[in-house]
Amino acid sequence: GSYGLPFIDASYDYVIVGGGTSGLTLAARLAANSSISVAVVEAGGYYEVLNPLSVIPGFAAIQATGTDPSDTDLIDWGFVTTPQTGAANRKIHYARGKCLGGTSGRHFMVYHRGTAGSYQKWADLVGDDSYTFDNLVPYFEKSCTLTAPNTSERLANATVTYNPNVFDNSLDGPLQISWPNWASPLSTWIELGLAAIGIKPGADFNSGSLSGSTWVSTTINPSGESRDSSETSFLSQAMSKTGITVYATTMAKKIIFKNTNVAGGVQVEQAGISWTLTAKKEVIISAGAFQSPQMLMVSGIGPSATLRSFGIEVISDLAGVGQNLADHVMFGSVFRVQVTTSSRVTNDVAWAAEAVVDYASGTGPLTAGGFGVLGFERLPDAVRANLTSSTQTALATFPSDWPEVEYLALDGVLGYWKNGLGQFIDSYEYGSVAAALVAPLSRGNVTITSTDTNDAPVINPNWLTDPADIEVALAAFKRARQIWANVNITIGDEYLPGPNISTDAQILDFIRNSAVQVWHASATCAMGKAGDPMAVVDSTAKVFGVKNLRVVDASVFPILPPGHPQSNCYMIAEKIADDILSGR
Ligand SMILES: Cc1cc2nc3c(=O)[nH]c(=O)nc-3n(C[C@H](O)[C@H](O)[C@H](O)COP(=O)(O)OP(=O)(O)OC[C@H]3O[C@@H](n4cnc5c(N)ncnc54)[C@H](O)[C@@H]3O)c2cc1C
Repeated sequence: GSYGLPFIDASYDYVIVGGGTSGLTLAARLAANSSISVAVVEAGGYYEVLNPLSVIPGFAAIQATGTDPSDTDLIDWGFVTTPQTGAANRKIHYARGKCLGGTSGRHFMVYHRGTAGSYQKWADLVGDDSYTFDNLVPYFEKSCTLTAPNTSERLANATVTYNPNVFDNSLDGPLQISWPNWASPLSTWIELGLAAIGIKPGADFNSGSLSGSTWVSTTINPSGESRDSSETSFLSQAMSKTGITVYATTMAKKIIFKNTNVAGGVQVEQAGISWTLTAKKEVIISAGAFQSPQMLMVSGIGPSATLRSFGIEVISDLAGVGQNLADHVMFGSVFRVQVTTSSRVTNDVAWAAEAVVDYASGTGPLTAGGFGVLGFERLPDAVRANLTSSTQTALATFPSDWPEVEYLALDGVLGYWKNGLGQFIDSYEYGSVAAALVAPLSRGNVTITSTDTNDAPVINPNWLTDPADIEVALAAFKRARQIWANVNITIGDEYLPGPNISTDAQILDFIRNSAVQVWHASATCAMGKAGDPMAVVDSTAKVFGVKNLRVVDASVFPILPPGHPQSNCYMIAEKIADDILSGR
């Protein structure tokens, strides 16, 4: 592979906008066919160079992930939401990767898959059985290689359970899946707390079911215990083995159409100078859940009233572009604890020095992202019985294996998460049990303020606006407290929000003021059946109403499967690459 020359018009079979999680996966798969020429346009550069600490799992949380608008850095877009009525009117920084690898260059590396029922729903919504879990497993498998946990480095009571049969290492998938060489002591205790309230250990989250708890698998490269992203996996292989062309630090401005509705290329820009990359076969947009709808809208695809209000010629009137935004939020209960957590890095110089030395040999606390055990549950019957009938009816629309709540055992203070450093308060160790809403009913939207992709899109996630989400959030928060009640390492009273926060009104106020997104924005260019007025792409990711244009990233999920979405971003890229290479 090579780097494209700026300012010089060029022509390729496929031009891909966005070198992120899905974009680089798709690009690498297409470029592996030597008769196909592929260019990728990416606004950012190498995260390892721009922010060297981003490669170390133990520092992931402090990489400009905070809700405070000032908490941004060189590999982040610095997006800020509109005031969120469901979250105390806060305008919240929404971390997104601006780098090769995209958001896989700065996320928390949790890797697992959704439930069989969630993919059945996906298949039903798009009218295509190739989206059932059984039919998707080959695409999940193709993207990754699994390394068994290193039991000699992990605590004896941190036993990992997993199913090797849903991985196929003979395929040599570029993305590395492993367990860190450090098991958070806090997580060993929270695992017991989860079990005490009925969330049983020993689950496996890669086989189509999310129920119980497990030490979750991660996209950490076991050789060196560093972050594995679409850039260190797919792109680095493609650069050494294929003819891929990468235009880094280059903004895509607009899709160019020929013969009215046939995508023929992309106008790109660097340093205010623009040029054209022609696509002989297709243009593919992989700019993520906020910027893929933006790219479509500025190019004439979207709700016609919005487009006309900016004087944009309407090429395909698609009401769904930028709508249907699905996302997860979390909030938590925090205690001081009697075990070593990752906060110790800041308050014990000798320990920190040892952690750094250990990391150089691929061991110790910096190999893990400050968490270990995750749990999922459908709220137990006794809790469901107390929900209003309208909330029960709303939850009944989800498939029966779709959990409502995820619990995350987190080292440190989740608190208000204004910035990651806020978890380091004093010389105590802290632990958080976070609850995340993974069957949310609230939906947000994304739109534009101008015809220029240099202007940030308007991001309105609308978290915690549906009444059902509020009821589930209250129930989930109380469950988080029950988990702590069964953990014997706490010091004193609950640190946050504190025992004086006890009525539903007080708890809800704390949730609205402290909720932080899990950064899972998706479904803003939703896949659907032809004729569905809100569908933007068909089940092969082709944009309705135009030719030679696809969207491939988290924006095309018709629903956001429960849990952490990166596996789906790799899967969809593998699947659509297969469609393209097979002429679909
Ligand atoms: C802090 C954080 C933690 C997370 N933790 C996890 C986790 O532990 N596990 C998990 O599964 N998921 C996690 N996620 C979510 C996950 O990372 C994302 O869902 C996923 O990476 C999205 O992939 P994508 O391909 O849709 O978009 P991205 O990876 O964001 O790719 C979009 C790319 O397009 C580029 N781009 C956009 N517009 C333009 C333009 N106009 N011109 C040129 N380039 C452009 C961007 O720079 C970016 O590189 C986390 C996210 C964040 C922010």
